[in-house]
Amino acid sequence: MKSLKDILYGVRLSAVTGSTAKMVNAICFDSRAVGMDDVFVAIRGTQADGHEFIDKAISSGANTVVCEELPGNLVNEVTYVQVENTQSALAVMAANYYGNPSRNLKLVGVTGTNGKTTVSSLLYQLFKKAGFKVGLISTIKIMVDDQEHATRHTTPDALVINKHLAMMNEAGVEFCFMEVSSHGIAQKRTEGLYFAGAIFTNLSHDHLDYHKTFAEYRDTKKLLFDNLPKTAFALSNIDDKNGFVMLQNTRAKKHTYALKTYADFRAQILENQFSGQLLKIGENEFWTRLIGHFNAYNVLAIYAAAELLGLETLEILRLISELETVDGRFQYFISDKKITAIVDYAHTPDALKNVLITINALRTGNENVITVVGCGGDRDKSKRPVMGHIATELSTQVIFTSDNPRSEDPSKIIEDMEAGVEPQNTRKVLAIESREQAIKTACKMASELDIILIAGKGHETYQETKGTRVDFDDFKKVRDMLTELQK
Ligand SMILES: CC(=O)N[C@H]1[C@@H](OP(=O)(O)OP(=O)(O)OC[C@H]2O[C@@H](n3ccc(=O)[nH]c3=O)[C@H](O)[C@@H]2O)O[C@H](CO)[C@@H](O)[C@@H]1O[C@H](C)C(=O)N[C@@H](C)C(=O)N[C@H](CCC(=O)O)C(=O)O
Ligand SMILES: Nc1ncnc2c1ncn2[C@@H]1O[C@H](COP(=O)(O)OP(=O)(O)OP(=O)(O)O)[C@@H](O)[C@H]1O
Ligand SMILES: N[C@H](CCC[C@H](N)C(=O)O)C(=O)O
Ligand SMILES: [Mg+2]
Repeated sequence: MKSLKDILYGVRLSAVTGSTAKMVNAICFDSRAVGMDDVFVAIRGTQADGHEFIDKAISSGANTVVCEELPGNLVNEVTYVQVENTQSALAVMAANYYGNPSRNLKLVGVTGTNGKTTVSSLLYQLFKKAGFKVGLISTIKIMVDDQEHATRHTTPDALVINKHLAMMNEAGVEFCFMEVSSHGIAQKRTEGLYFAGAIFTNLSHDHLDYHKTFAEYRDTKKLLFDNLPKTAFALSNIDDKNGFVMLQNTRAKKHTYALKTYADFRAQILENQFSGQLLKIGENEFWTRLIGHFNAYNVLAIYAAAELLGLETLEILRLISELETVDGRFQYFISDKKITAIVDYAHTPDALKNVLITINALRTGNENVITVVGCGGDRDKSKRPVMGHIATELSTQVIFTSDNPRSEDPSKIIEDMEAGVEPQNTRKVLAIESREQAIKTACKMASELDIILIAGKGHETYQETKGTRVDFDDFKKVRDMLTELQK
């Protein structure tokens, strides 16, 4: 049990009815999970309004309610805490509940449309190799040093974040790298956290269903920088046209990185091939296994962050050359018949374009590029025709298929993608709803030296349709099928 008064420390209160001198068990924002003596936080969401479940939460045992609007009937013995924004209150309360664990380690947030998982996972790997105990909060997994925990979000809710940060404190973790998604910022999941630094990768088209306009999406990302403490560093990619925007209103110490323009941290690509690329930072040349122009940005970002966190230049470069690629990010397999299959998490127009440009640049002759791609259901519909357009412009053959259809009809999603295909490219397109069949067809179509790109689901090991998740792993599927076809 914890003291309610302590949990409310630093929460901006509008009014309190009842006593705060009481003990509470847990904090909960879902009435269906409330237990005896819990605090129920009522949140207005996208589907429901938590205020409607206050009675249910009380009947399940809540002794405290945190809300934006007081209910008509107040129950004796229950404490009602009124605040302006319950999501902000939840973030501060969650941090207090777990003893403000972000203050006991160096927490670095990574934001941007693409590259968050890559940059945070590589920083985790690099600091592990440097001998530290390290934490990671990412789309793929949460790591409490060597201990792996599953996650369903890129940036989990404030309770999950702080719970894991507290476990990291317990394990003696010194650095934690976490992805900060725009949904996470908009829903204040990260508000109670104390950041030692933040990194901006880039900004391009995504989530315009949720944020409505690009400006709103950009300004949401910017909030991570606006709220940094003075002691933190703010590291931004200024080759991106919004790179300086992120730094505009931050109190943190500003640093920039770029490949194309003058910046505090600069890199040059000297060579790029399938096995890796040769980069130059300052006077030092080094190899990295991560290929493609976009990965040069990711590598430069981790180099700069590692310097800002106090590691030695030569040690950083040595460790970068040892880094493994991240699961589902340009993960490839070459079959005995010399067909290359690449699985990549490109699920935005910019990512898909970057990956296909990288693949085309690595072609040495007339190899075909066969792309298998879909778009997620219940997500930004406006990116579908754009991705359809990019896939067909930059590939020899394209198979449109299902990603995670969620509640939508997969054939409608494919139609949305087809709407972006130029007339001269329609002959390149096949539509196969079943992802398994789509991958199988690509494998059958490929001949020696051809390249198959399977985009959109990367590391995901499931496919979500109408609320159910069925096991599905792009990399395993394509590897097994290519191996089978060779027999
Ligand atoms: C659109 C969105 O982000 N939704 C998130 C949001 O849910 P919501 O606003 O829809 O909640 P709601 O269903 O309207 O309910 C409102 C409140 O009433 C409560 N409630 C509801 C029903 C009930 O009986 N009792 C009750 O108390 C709910 O617990 C909630 O507190 O808050 C929930 C709790 O934190 C999240 O789990 C949920 O994520 C959904 C599942 C989701 O898919 N989110 C994705 C889009 C997301 O967040 N993605 C980003 C990454 C994106 C990227 O960068 O590419 C991420 O960080 O993962
Ligand atoms: N710096 C970058 N710039 C542009 N594209 C990138 C960059 N890094 C990675 N990508 C592309 O974007 C895809 C997703 O990368 P990653 O998973 O690192 O992004 P993310 O920001 O974590 O995505 P999410 O929002 O889903 O968490 C990669 O598979 C690759 O195709
Ligand atoms: N973080 C992203 C991941 C998209 C991955 C793609 N496979 C999909 O399911 O749409 C989102 O939730 O929008
Ligand atoms: Mg991610």
